[in-house]
Amino acid sequence: MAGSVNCVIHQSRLEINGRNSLITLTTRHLTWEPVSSGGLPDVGSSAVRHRQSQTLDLRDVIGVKSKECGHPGFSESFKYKNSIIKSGSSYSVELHPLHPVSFIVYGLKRLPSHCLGYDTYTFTCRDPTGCQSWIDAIKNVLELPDFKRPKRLLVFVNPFGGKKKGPKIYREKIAPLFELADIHTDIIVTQRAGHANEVIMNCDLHKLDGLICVGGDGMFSELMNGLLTRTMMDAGQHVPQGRDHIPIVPDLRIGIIPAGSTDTVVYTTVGTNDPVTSALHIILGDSIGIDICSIYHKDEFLRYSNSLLYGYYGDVLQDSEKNRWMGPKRYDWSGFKKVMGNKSYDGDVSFLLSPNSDSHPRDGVVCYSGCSVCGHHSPDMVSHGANGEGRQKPISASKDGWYNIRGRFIGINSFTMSCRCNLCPRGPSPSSHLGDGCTDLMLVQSCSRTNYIRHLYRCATKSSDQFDFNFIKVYRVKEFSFKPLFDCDDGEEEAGAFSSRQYKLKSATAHNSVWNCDGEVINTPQLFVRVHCQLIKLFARGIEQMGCQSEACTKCCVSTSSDGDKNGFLEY
Ligand SMILES: Nc1ncnc2c1ncn2[C@@H]1O[C@H](COP(=O)(O)OP(=O)(O)OP(=O)(O)O)[C@@H](O)[C@H]1O
Repeated sequence: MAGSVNCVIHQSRLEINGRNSLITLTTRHLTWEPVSSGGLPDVGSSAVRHRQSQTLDLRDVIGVKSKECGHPGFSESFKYKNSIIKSGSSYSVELHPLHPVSFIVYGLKRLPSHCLGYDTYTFTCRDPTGCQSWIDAIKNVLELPDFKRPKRLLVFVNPFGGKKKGPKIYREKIAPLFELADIHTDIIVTQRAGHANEVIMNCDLHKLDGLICVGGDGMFSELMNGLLTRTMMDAGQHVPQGRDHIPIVPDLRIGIIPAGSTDTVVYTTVGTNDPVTSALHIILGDSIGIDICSIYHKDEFLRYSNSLLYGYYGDVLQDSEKNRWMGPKRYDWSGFKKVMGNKSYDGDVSFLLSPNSDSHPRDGVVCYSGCSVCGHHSPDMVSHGANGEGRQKPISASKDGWYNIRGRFIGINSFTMSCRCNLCPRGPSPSSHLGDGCTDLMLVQSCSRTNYIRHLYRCATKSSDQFDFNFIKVYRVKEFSFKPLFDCDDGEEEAGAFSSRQYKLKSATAHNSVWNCDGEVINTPQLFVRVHCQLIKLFARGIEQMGCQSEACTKCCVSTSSDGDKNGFLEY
């Protein structure tokens, strides 16, 4: 919007709140100020008038519609209707226009805890033609390319995600908002895992402005993988790719309406898992680039992901899959069992540090909307092989800049974002950035059960630094690889002379964990991972920094409007 000229599009006298007002629509704002019945600005100093005038930034306008339903005097007919009202002993006849003369503008409203809602502003015109021309004028401005608002979306609804409320959430809360914003939607209720991916591979993406999933992190991962693969195919690139492939940033943005079990991506990019808030970010055309990792087993490309967890979290996921019937509670139950088991796994971790030596997982810099760290990066900046030792130098690097740690680990966790969720409000890596082209690699070395519980407790409670234990090391890296000590794929026998492959397989299964890749199990422990800067664009703007920095704030983080009803619905 910065470059566009703010010129007047439409101006007339209307009534708002029973007061005559002069309404002005420009390419950026909708403004109204009281005027006298003669059409002149209301008496009083210009300072008073200025105080009484109100301005809506059009970037915060969700939609506009005529006020028809439930308004006395309006009906579907095209002519004026007579209604007979008994007034005392005599009868009087009132004439009501049957075309609407009022229109409602829906403006964004900030609510506590990063939630969004809306206020409504009702304007009354003199005649239906004037009303329609105002509605058309506002809609036309909102369609200008500067606003980057989606007009056509393909929506995938997972009926089995989370508490299975996806279809209901979409039908009751989201569809009416998309309709209000004049967004055309094609809706697919997924029939099976992989269904969304099949559709993305075969449909005409050129007609669309975005893909939406109503579900959890698993659904987002399916859309993201499908979109990236399709984009490569459309560009004529061979799929699957070799280890050095550079994926192409898709034009389409992905939106997530949270209806899953953990909803980590939404929490981390929006700040809440409120479906209406996510829908409003989509409608307003918000956009943010997030880093994505490509994952390989040896030279074979496996998939794209944004979080990758081996050991404890891999075991929890694998165990929880047996108890899907428990819903989101399955993670608590499996988490408890695996903590009690306190297993750890042998292996080699190698990694290439971030080239930005000023940025570190423990530097306390949280990635908020407009983050300056992410602002220095863009999808075009490819910098493999750089070596930014700085403050996070772990041990001496080999000549090619790679570091290596061999040990026994409870967890090897890679977070390309802070991965906030209900259970872990700041996320397991609170200072991880959405778009800096790096992932935070957290190595949890073997420790007592009590110490590991202390670490998990700190993650969950925001009490103190969850990395401040001598068994935890955390690095900001661009690439890393892991090789278990027991690897049944290996030609060379590292763990002893096992001759039978079957015996090796059994032994590897007993000694190795699995990867939890965005909530999906990857059974091959040996992986190579590379981060791609801001590879996927989401309909989000990052978490907005509130004045008081408190998640629980209900004072400064609340909209200044005080007379809205409990739905955040305020009518003037
Ligand atoms: N109709 C379906 N039946 C079975 N599985 C499905 C269906 N539709 C989608 N899926 C799969 O379900 C998986 C999980 O879905 P989703 O992420 O929405 O919920 P969740 O696992 O409960 O939430 P989270 O990932 O946030 O923990 C996805 O990988 C998706 O491929």
